[in-house]
Amino acid sequence: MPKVIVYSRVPEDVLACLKETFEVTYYEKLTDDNYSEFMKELTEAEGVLGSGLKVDRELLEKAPKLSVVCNTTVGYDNLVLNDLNEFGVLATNTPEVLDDTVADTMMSLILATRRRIVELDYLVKSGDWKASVTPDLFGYDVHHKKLGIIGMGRVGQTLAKRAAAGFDMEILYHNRSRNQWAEDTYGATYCSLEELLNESDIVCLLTPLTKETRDLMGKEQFSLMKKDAVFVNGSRGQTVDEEALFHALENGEIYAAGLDVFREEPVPADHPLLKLKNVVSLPHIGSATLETRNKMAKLAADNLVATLTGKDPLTPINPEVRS
Ligand SMILES: NC(=O)C1=CN([C@@H]2O[C@H](COP(=O)(O)OP(=O)(O)OC[C@H]3O[C@@H](n4cnc5c(N)ncnc54)[C@H](OP(=O)(O)O)[C@@H]3O)[C@@H](O)[C@H]2O)C=CC1
Ligand SMILES: O=CC(=O)O
Repeated sequence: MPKVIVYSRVPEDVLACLKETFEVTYYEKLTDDNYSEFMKELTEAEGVLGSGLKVDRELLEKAPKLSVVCNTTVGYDNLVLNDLNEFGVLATNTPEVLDDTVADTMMSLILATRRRIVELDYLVKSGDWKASVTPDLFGYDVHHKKLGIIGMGRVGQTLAKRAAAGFDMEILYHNRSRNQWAEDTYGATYCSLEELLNESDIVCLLTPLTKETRDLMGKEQFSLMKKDAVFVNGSRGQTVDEEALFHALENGEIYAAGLDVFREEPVPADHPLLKLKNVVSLPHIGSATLETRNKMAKLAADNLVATLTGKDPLTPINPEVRS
């Protein structure tokens, strides 16, 4: 039986399925305590499955039998693809099964920031609700506003659907290439990044983390946004200059921010952004519902089984390594 390592939590039925085909070493998560044992197991493993492990030349040199890396995430910035290609290692990810759940999370951050939901929840619970709220506590509408989506891909489109159909919002988007389908289906308008930042009431960042998108949002970009606009980040923390975001929020250059991702995760409790009332922070839970996380684990497991039993993987990232 081929040896594989599962290094993130997967549901019991998925684990049981994998054990029918493989000799499985299972870690619910990698920690300082089990990392050296994991590295030892890696010398014999033909496949690994999980989320977040950095796979580069250094790791691949220690994994001579490895032929597949199955991410339980759609994002794959943890993989150095050139190195995987050079070592002939296939990678897979989990697209589509999480789109609705992540779009729901983005919508909840949009609503929470525009309508000050978390701040006002705190006001009620702390006993400070003494009279009808005055204009200083009013938020801004979401419906009929302009939503600017940077990264109109699978998740972006799913968010656009909610925004256009449910909230009568006008959709602007920015990609490197046009998304005709989103234009035809949701009436989305393509624009440059600068135009999008200038015009949107809500800016939602949903690109992958790449060399091009690292630090995409900095001082200059925040300065282009409207004073009453909110910024929502569902991509990766490294796409944003957090110091610039902090200053934009503190100086009233933008109204609020909803952040599912941070440069350092878990974000340190003393991070300046967490001190601001106009920041709604989440612990990277875009896809974190039981149903969706189970689907992601199942898809990753199906990819692992297919690849190591000579079939085609369902969702390969670098299929060219097999040809
Ligand atoms: N917070 C969370 O829990 C989650 C986060 N994510 C993040 O969201 C990302 C997107 O996921 P998904 O929608 O499935 O991916 P897709 O590949 O379907 O969409 C990505 C979009 O980003 C655009 N894009 C890529 N590079 C750039 C660039 N330099 N400038 C502008 N646009 C760019 C692409 O268009 P084009 O190629 O034309 O530029 C594409 O439309 C993931 O990679 C991940 O980082 C995803 C799921 C959950
Ligand atoms: O961040 C989550 C992902 O699936 O990518």
